[in-house]
Amino acid sequence: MGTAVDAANKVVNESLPSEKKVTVIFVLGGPGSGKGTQCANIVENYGYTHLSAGDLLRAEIKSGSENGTMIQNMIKEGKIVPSEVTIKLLERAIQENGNDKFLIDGFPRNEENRAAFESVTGIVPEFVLFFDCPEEEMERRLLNRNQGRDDDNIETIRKRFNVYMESSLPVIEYYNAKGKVRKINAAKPVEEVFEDVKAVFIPLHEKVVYSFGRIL
Ligand SMILES: Nc1ncnc2c1ncn2[C@@H]1O[C@H](COP(=O)(O)OP(=O)(O)O)[C@@H](O)[C@H]1O
Ligand SMILES: Nc1ccn([C@@H]2O[C@H](COP(=O)(O)OP(=O)(O)O)[C@@H](O)[C@H]2O)c(=O)n1
Ligand SMILES: [Mg+2]
Repeated sequence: MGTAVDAANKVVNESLPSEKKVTVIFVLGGPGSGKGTQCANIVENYGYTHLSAGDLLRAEIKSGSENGTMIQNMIKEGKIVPSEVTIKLLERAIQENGNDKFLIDGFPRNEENRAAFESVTGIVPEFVLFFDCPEEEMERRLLNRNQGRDDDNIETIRKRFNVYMESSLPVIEYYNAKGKVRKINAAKPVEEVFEDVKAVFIPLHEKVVYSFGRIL
């Protein structure tokens, strides 16, 4: 027989939302490699929800949050915002969304991002989709992006490339050593890159019909 306290705890526990079980794919690659562009294609075809860490940080600046000025300064300098800020935004976006499949774009960008996300959320990515692109091509794309971003100028772009080489590539290496990286040649036209992306996603989503032990 349980006590009254046990009974009360049971009521509380049952009214709390249970831990949401989610599938996460990290989408990584240098600035301008085409992460956002290809995520839009994946969303359209495979029903994932796209969460761009950069977009969430820019929305946080616009919302007038107390961290806004700090985030704005770091983005202008091409620096990586402290993990606790970015992870809170990602966690909130995951919890608020009805979907259970997410593309997390532009995160983790350094070892601190990676380790903190894993320990705070307990989420381990299914795999890492890595867009590999030469720096000259990424630079060309960023200088032509025309989205009015204050980090798409040559001075900040150079800083972002340095941060990518020093801090982000080691994260990709970390997952590569675990066999979790799906590397895509991103130095091709958008449609051709997407053909290669599809080759990664099709096996995950095709419906296989079995009949009497045979695949139809
Ligand atoms: N395969 C591609 N070839 C040429 N331009 C591209 C390609 N993919 C994306 N772009 C363009 O390059 C710019 C950067 O792409 P974006 O998807 O924003 O990259 P990221 O999110 O990795 O910074 C955008 O203007 C986009 O339209
Ligand atoms: N995990 C992340 C992702 C982005 N950012 C910041 O946001 C900026 C823009 O990120 P982004 O992903 O939108 O940039 P792109 O790679 O899409 O060009 C980065 O240069 C960082 O300053 C961050 O601090 N931490
Ligand atoms: Mg982007």
